[in-house]
Amino acid sequence: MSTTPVVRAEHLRKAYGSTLAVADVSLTVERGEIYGVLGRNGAGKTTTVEMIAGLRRPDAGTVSVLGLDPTTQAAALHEKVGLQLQESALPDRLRVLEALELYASFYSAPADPADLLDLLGLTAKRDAAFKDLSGGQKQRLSVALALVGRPELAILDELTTGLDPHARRETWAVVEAIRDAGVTIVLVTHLMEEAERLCDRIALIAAGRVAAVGTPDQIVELAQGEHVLRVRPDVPVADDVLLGALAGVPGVREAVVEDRALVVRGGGALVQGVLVALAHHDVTTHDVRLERASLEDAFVSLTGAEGTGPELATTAAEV
Ligand SMILES: Nc1ncnc2c1ncn2[C@@H]1O[C@H](COP(=O)(O)OP(=O)(O)OP(=O)(O)O)[C@@H](O)[C@H]1O
Repeated sequence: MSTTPVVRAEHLRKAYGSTLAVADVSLTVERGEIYGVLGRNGAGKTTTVEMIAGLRRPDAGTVSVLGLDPTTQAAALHEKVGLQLQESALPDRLRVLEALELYASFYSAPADPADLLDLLGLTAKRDAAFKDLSGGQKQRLSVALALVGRPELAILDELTTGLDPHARRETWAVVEAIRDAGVTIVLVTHLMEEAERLCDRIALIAAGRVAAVGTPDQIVELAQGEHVLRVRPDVPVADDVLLGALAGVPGVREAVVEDRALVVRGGGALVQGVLVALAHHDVTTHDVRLERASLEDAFVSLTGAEGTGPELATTAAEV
């Protein structure tokens, strides 16, 4: 990875009248990564990327994109940054290839439209009118249009909103193909599954601020900082014996007995420590499960619960 970041945003702030859309956002996007901007609706994601793209002027803070200032060097930036914004619409009758050729004419050294159609799986639709495309095909065309200027950075906003699961997966594969072609990607999403699947790193945005930055795994760790270990003894053991066995075991933060199983929360070498301690107390077990918090849990924990509370999806791993 290059040492010069593709995007460096520091303390961005933007208000619309009395609405503070972005209170304080700093982020750094490195070359070649898929960087997720994840948050609930209204968290300030779109406003943040619009400031990065030079579409909105920050009230405070600084942005540098590929070494350029988006507010004063917009034309130069336009040559290097591809934008796919929410709800992009084209004239109904414009055909797929025509749209690409039209957009290509705006650039001095555009990508070959035929190559882009191929990359995005739209070759068979090259003569189809925009209005006759499916939702997924429209989205893929909007991505193709964002790429036609051979950008170094592509900003993709809510790319898969409204798509069915199949079309969504196809679009994810396209995003990975674009990254593999050497384009750095900023991906705005409110879908945790999408962020987890695609992003190298994520900035979790809540109420106009960055709640956490890291790989999907790091964010989960940060929020949870722990695993949940569930051990069911082979024969019933008194609760106080089970809990007493854990005294002094490093990494244990909390332990309870639920339905005759010992449930331990903690970090570090939790599994080994607990199993060794139980063995010392003659407690044997063949039923051990280690559960990792999901990104969804992390999201709720870092941004605050909303509505009916989290669905505690956990991925269980046999150990
Ligand atoms: N042009 C605007 N004028 C006034 N308020 C706005 C404008 N654009 C956004 N807002 C408000 O600013 C806040 C942040 O909006 P923004 O679109 O940046 O969030 P977001 O995280 O991208 O959400 P969404 O996914 O719903 O677009 C919201 O409260 C929104 O209603």
